Formats: sequence, structure tokens, C-alpha cells
Amino acid sequence: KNYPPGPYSWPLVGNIYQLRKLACTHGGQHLALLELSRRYSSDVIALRLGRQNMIAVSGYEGIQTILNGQEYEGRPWNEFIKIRNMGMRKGITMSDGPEWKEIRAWVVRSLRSVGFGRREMSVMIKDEVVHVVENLKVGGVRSMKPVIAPAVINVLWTMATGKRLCEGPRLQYFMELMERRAKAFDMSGGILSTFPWMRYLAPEFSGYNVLMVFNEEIKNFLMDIINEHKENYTPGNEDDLIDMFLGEMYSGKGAKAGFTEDQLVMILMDLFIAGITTTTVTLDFLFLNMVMHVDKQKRLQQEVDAIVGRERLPELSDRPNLPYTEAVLTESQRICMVTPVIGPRRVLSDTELLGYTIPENTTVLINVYSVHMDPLHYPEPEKFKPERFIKDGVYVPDENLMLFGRGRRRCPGEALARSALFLLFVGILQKFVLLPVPGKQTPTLDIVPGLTISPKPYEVLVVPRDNCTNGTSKLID
Ligand code: HEM
Repeated sequence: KNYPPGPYSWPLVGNIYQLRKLACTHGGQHLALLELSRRYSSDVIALRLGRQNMIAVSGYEGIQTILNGQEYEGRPWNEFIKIRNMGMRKGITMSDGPEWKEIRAWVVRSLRSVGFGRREMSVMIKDEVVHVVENLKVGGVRSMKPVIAPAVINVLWTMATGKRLCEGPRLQYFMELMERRAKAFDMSGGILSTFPWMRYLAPEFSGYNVLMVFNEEIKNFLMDIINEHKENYTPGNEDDLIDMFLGEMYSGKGAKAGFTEDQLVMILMDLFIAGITTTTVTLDFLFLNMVMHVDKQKRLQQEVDAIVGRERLPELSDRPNLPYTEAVLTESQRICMVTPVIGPRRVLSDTELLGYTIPENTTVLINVYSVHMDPLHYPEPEKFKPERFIKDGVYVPDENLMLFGRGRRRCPGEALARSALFLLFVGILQKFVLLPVPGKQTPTLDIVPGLTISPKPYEVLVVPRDNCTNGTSKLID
């Protein structure tokens, strides 16, 4: 009787259609869940998707409890996730229990020893900034996403494999597949989780085909590079993630502790899936916000000119001296968090949340958007106001924000993501002004929903700052 409130659940289908309809009318699953919370005046809403009992949680208090509570650190094993994981409960993102703990701890340690969060990483990212600047130097009307995505992929690829991935049709194809995959599902696993048989009846519509093609492509990609590493493996000479894993597999903890080839494939897949789209789209939103707020872009560039100048690329050590830039990065991520709903989690034992009884194995969706857009904490939450994070000229980190999650499932890629966002964003704005395309409407924050949300495709006028003509200066002013 203590179960959370929620909409009437229809036999067999549960609430899938209601949720989809609400997401369509309100513009995304995060907004649909917020609307349900409002309708039922509760931060915890009960839903049923097919055979899955689910709760959606909004508000700081409930979300804090979940992110920090051990009983919420499980992951469900529904049809979408089974297919996503090629039937194997391995890797980091969708596994749980003792093997997940062991493997996650190993990945975090190993990423650190290949330079993650350290100088080596920023050198690698700066190499990518140079490529992007070269690509943009002719200026003109451009889409930013296809320019920045290869840079993000290359940073991750170099960490994992020791070398850059050459740009070409295969990389383009891989990027397209990733995008289609992100759009075909949402955090609840979409229609495939509710009606697994839809894969036979409507393989295209249910997203089954794109998932299978993506899995096949990424597995082939990864197996080529793993086999190359196996052929050249020399013990004691492990300087990328794959070599380190092979070392652990051959002469370290071995298969008993979960160090198998399948595990390696899933770890790499998890890092690429979780890292590429999120980081690329966060950058895409940042550039979009700069085009929508050219005055704020100009203020940021003045700060960068004063502290970094134009002769050298920005360094991570410049960060503390760039409070306005830091505030712009935070504000854009607050309003345009690419994962406004995080999870899904699985409740590991019966528990209580905000006075409601939550049974074991309930799936949990966490609506972080509700916290980041709370008008009590962020007056006029829809407005882009970097100044809200600045006090007396100093950037003040906001404890309320959960941009990379919290607790034991906190994003293990945070250090890389934060560094890549800073160096690529500031490196590009140091060299170019981004403006609305003359004669076209200024792009807006309209989103494309999915597993990660993204902005609707937009174009910008890229103007190299060093050759700003009078005409362009007028546009900027
Ligand atoms: C702007 C970029 C990124 C954002 C906004 C982001 C956000 C998040 C969030 C909120 C979570 C927590 C999910 C939960 O609590 O259930 C998470 C988990 C995760 N992230 Fe990131 N992330 C980003 C970049 C990256 C990168 C670059 C990598 C890889 C190097 C990565 C790898 C992962 C993995 C593997 C998990 C799952 C952790 C687990 O379940 O134990 N992420 N991320």
C-alpha cells in the first residue's frame, strides 16, 4: 500500500504508450517524467513497462539517496540491454555485483596509468585541437558536430589502443551508426524492452536492426585491434589499455577474476559508447549556446585573450584563471545535460524511498533534469546565465549539480570529458568567432530525444578571429 503513485497501467503494455505520448508532446522523456511528477504531486512515480516495474525519481533528495545508496547500484537485464551487451553480462555499464566492482576498479586504475587525468592526456587532446583548428581555418558556414566528433573519438581511441584512428569512410559510417543508435532508444530501453518479440515483427521500427548492425561493426572494429595487440604483445611493455588488459589476462588475475577476451570487448565498447556521444554532443550544445548568445561568447573571448592570449593553446592550468569560461561550460551543461535521465538502475533489495516501499528488482530512472532546472535553486532556470556561478569575480562550483552522476557509479570518464570539453571548446573559441548564418534564423535549443539528447542539426558561420574584417566585426558587435 506504500507503493508510489502513477498512471493507470494497462494489461500487458503497462504505461508504454502514455509515456511515449507524453514524451512526444512535452519534448523528451525527462519532460514527460517531470510532468508526471507534477500531476501526481510526488517525486517518485510508479510505472510499468511491459513486465518491468519501474519508478522514476525527481528532486534532489530522492536522487541523492539513489546515487549514494548501495541498494540502488544494480543494473536491470532487460531485452534491450541483453542485445546491447551481445548477451553477455560483462563490461562496466550494464553489469553489477562483485565482477563489476573488480572490473570497474581495474578500468579506473588502468586509465589513470595510461595518462588519464594527467599531462599526457592534455597533450593528446591538444593534438586534436590542432587538427580541428586546421579543419576550420577556411571558415564559412559549417556544422560543428562532424568536425569535433573525430577529435573526441581519437582521444578515446588513442587511450585504448595507443594510436589515432585515421579519418575516412569507416569512421564516418561508425559515427552515423552511433547517432542512429542513440536516437532509437531511451533510458527505459524503448519498445524492444517492453515487447521483445517486436524484433521479429518490426526489426527496423523497434531499433533492433540498428543495434545489431552497430554491434557487429563495433565488434569487428575492436577485434581487429585486439588481434593486432595480441600478435605484438610483449610482457612488461604495456602502454595502452588493451595491452594492460592482455597482461592481466595472461599473467595477472586471469579468467577466474573475469579477465577474458569477451570482457575486454565489452569494456572497450562501454568506454566508446559512454564517452563519444556524450562528449561530442556536450560540445555541440556549447557551441550552439555561444551562437545563441554572441555577447557571452565575446565576453569569454576577451577573458581568454587576457589570460591565454592568442599565441599558445589553452592549458588545463589556465582553468582557475578563467572564471567566466568555467561558468559558461557549467551553465551550458546544466541547461543542456546530454543525459537528463540517468540509469537505469536495479534495486538490489527491498527498500524505502521518501516514505514509499520499493521492492527488489524494481527498475529506477533518475531524472537529473528536475534538479538542474529547479527554479528554487536556479532562478529563471531556462535562461542561459553563466553569471549565476560567479561570486565576486570568482567561479563557485555548485554542489547541487550532478553532471557526471555521483556515488559508486559516478562517470569514470569524468576527468577525460572535462579536460576534452575545456581544451576543445576554449581552443576553438580562441581562434574562431561562431555566428548565426546571415539571412537564416538563429538556431534554437530544440532537441532530438533519445538515449542521449542532442540539438537539432544547425549550422554556424565560422570566422577566423585573426582576420576579422570590418564587416564581421559589426556582426560580432
Ligand atoms: C560530457 C561527457 C559525459 C557525461 C555527461 C557523462 C555522464 C555520465 C553519467 C551521469 C554517468 C552515471 C550513470 C549512472 O549513475 O547510472 C556516467 C557513467 C559512465 N560513464 Fe560517463 N559521461 C561522459 C563522458 C564519459 C567518457 C569520456 C567516458 C569514457 C572514457 C565515460 C564512461 C562512462 C561509463 C563506462 C559509465 C558507467 C559507469 C558504471 O556504470 O559503473 N563517460 N557517465
